[in-house]
Amino acid sequence: MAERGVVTGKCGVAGTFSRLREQGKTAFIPFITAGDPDLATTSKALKILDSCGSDVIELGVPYSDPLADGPVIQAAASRALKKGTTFDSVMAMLQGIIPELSSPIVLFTYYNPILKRGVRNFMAIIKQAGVQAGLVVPDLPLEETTLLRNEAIVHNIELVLLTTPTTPTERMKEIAKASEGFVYLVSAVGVTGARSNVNSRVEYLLQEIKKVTDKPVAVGFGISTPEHVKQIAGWGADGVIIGSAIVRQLGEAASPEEGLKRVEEYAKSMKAAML
Ligand SMILES: O=P(O)(O)OC[C@@H](O)[C@@H](O)c1c[nH]c2ccccc12
Repeated sequence: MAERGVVTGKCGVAGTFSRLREQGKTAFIPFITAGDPDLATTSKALKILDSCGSDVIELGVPYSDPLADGPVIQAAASRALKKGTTFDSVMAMLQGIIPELSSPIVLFTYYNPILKRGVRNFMAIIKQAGVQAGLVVPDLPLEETTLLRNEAIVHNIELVLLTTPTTPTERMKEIAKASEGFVYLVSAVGVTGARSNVNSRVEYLLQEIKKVTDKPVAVGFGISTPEHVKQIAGWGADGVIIGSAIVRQLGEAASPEEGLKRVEEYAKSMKAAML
């Protein structure tokens, strides 16, 4: 496996986490689905999330078979696909907005769009679009990540890997070792979607991961209230990831403008809980 050089420049994910660690801060990491309700609104939502103090922003490429996603993000993906959102149109939108953002983008895509383009070509495309930072491929098992990881390193893209509450310790260690940028600790068994309580095992899982790596660990799945955020930050997480609860603000709104307003209000309330 190729060794990872230090990610230089202001916009790397690892660089963002080390800056926050020096400040004793926890990263606020929202997720939205590109193209829901449309790409122009996504572009504005990215700007709003950035100005509300997001430290890293996860952007999902809509896919027809999002097996790891719950109903909220599945519905967002199908709305985006119905609107004609494609991987290429997401890249074109990103190329336009990334120069205006201070927080790095972590692109979420299932493996199929990568397979279709070929790993090397895919990495060159996202690099060209200005995705200077991270990539998450939720349906890619650790055993298949070597080629992707090596190509990502060549293009200075940080391939973030996920560990779950049921991942055996040995495998969690391998995932933590191979993950770039940060380790994504999935807090709950099952698919994405807001839960009423945070899995109390997260405190123990965070300790276990931090025994085997000093890489930042961000927690996601089910987080939707300021209390959840405070609890997870209090357990020592380096980042808190919120997806469905933000995607819903756009999805349930009567208009894109109202959705953007709801995103702004919600993001500000969650960011305030982290300060
Ligand atoms: O939606 P939630 O429960 O807040 O979880 C974050 C999640 O949406 C985001 O990180 C994500 C979106 N799609 C995924 C697929 C797999 C793992 C994680 C994700």
